[in-house]
Amino acid sequence: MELLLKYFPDLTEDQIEKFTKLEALYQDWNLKINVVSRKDIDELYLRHVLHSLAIAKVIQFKPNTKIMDVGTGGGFPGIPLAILYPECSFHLVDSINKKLNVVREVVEGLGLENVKTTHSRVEEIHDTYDFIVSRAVAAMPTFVHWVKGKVAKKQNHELKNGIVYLKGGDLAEELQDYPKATIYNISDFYSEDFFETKKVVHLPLKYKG
Ligand SMILES: C[S@@+](CC[C@H](N)C(=O)[O-])C[C@H]1O[C@@H](n2cnc3c(N)ncnc32)[C@H](O)[C@@H]1O
Repeated sequence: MELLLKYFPDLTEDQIEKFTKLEALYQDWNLKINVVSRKDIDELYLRHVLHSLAIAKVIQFKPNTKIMDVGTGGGFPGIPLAILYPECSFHLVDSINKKLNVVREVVEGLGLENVKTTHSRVEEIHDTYDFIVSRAVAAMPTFVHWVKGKVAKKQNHELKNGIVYLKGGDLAEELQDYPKATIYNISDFYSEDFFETKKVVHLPLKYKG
């Protein structure tokens, strides 16, 4: 929790309680259904929670923002963001139901009312969102193809509606066809070694484009 408060000092009591509860919930569910690797669960706050929240260092979602987390797996980045932004709605989608079962248990255990889960490939989702977040799911060209037409037209943020993706390493080649992409180094926000090569990529997407 200290780690989170170091970078998010304004958390409310309710948010602190939820973030604290997360560890026990994941530990418990991970024993039954292995969704997070052993090493990662020991460093849940660093590798999953803080990493997910790097998106919040790039964009502060306004109330009522509609966000989809594609390929959420065990709930990242969707769950930590849903705790941080209780007034926004989050749709967590994954093609593997087993993982979503853990997410559902965590959502219930925390009493998170702003999270909806759907077992589906994202290609089959037909709705629009202000932002589509993700981590470790597909290379950008595939991902863009999947989410085309799922971005809402009305802009409410300084950062244009579109994709906000957590990525690692050298992205020059992967992003060469996306001149509008902006890369943010997470190491500019967090000092831990784990984040040295990690980035947040923002790619604006046109409505129905
Ligand atoms: C490596 S895991 C990442 C999970 C999570 N985002 C994280 O960072 O911990 C990739 C996830 O994407 C999901 N996935 C892959 N292709 C998908 C698709 N087309 N639609 C929905 N989910 C997909 C997989 O089922 C898997 O849970």
